[in-house]
Amino acid sequence: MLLAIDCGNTNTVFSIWDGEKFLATWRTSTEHQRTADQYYVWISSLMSLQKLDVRITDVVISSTVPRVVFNLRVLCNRYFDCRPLVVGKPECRLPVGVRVDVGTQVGPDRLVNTVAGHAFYGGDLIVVDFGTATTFDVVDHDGAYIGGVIAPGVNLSMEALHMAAAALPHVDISRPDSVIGKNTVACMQAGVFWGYLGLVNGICTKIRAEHGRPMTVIGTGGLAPLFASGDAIFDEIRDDLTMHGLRIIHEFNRNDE
Ligand SMILES: Nc1ncnc2c1ncn2[C@@H]1O[C@H](COP(=O)(O)OP(=O)(O)OP(=O)(O)O)[C@@H](O)[C@H]1O
Ligand SMILES: CC(C)(CO)[C@@H](O)C(=O)NCCC(=O)O
Ligand SMILES: [K+]
Repeated sequence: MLLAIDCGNTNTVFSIWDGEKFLATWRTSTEHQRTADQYYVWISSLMSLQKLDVRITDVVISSTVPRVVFNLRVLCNRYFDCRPLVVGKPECRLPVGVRVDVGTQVGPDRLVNTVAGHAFYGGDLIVVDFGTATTFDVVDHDGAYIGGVIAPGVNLSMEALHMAAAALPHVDISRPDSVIGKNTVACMQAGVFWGYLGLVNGICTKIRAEHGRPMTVIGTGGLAPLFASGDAIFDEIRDDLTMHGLRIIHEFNRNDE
């Protein structure tokens, strides 16, 4: 059984793949101090709560936080008796090309999204991932990652307003009906929601023009559905894109051995 781990700057998601489907998915905050033993207590109790009596034999990891990989490796060695495949490490091969400036360390989450995007939707894609940052990954006709855009994440932008301005409260993002806010919270929500929708649409339009071929836009990450309700900016929404990318990369490396 394969355990796929996606470590973002805010949250870490664990998912178990049985060869055909994901049996369970669990989320925890990303903390580099967490030890292998702590991870194991957490995951093994969730497995028994869901009566998942399976043996993990393989692990694949994508981490945008390099420091957490150490303890995850210990988790794999100590409790699952395996060496994890870590995306971005030289020993982990990718089924797609990467055409960027020499020396660029592309975020592994973006490579994983590219692989899954290509597997599900072919080529000439824009994958928009709403995580800590909002990333746009441009996938060429042959599936290669050829660059993209990194913008501040939605929750980060909201939090920055609150942190920097004494009179602005902590507000959760939501879709306001009007753009003219009649109170502080409504004004902030309008700024972030409609501002962000403009950002996503504007960037996709510019990418399309620069790429010069028709492109499919795929939305993923926790907030993708919220923005999809604004205007039809996405052709597809897939919240499990990263997890599928991880298991596809794992399959590719296993077949390649
Ligand atoms: N309406 C909403 N308002 C605020 N947050 C939301 C809403 N809907 C979903 N989310 C958030 O989206 C997040 C899930 O997004 P995702 O896993 O893509 O990114 P993340 O965990 O925030 O970032 P990263 O992957 O970079 O760690 C959850 O933390 C959830 O709190
Ligand atoms: C942009 C983030 C933070 C998004 O998770 C991650 O992909 C990352 O740390 N990337 C490294 C820089 C790059 O992708 O070019
Ligand atoms: K993510």
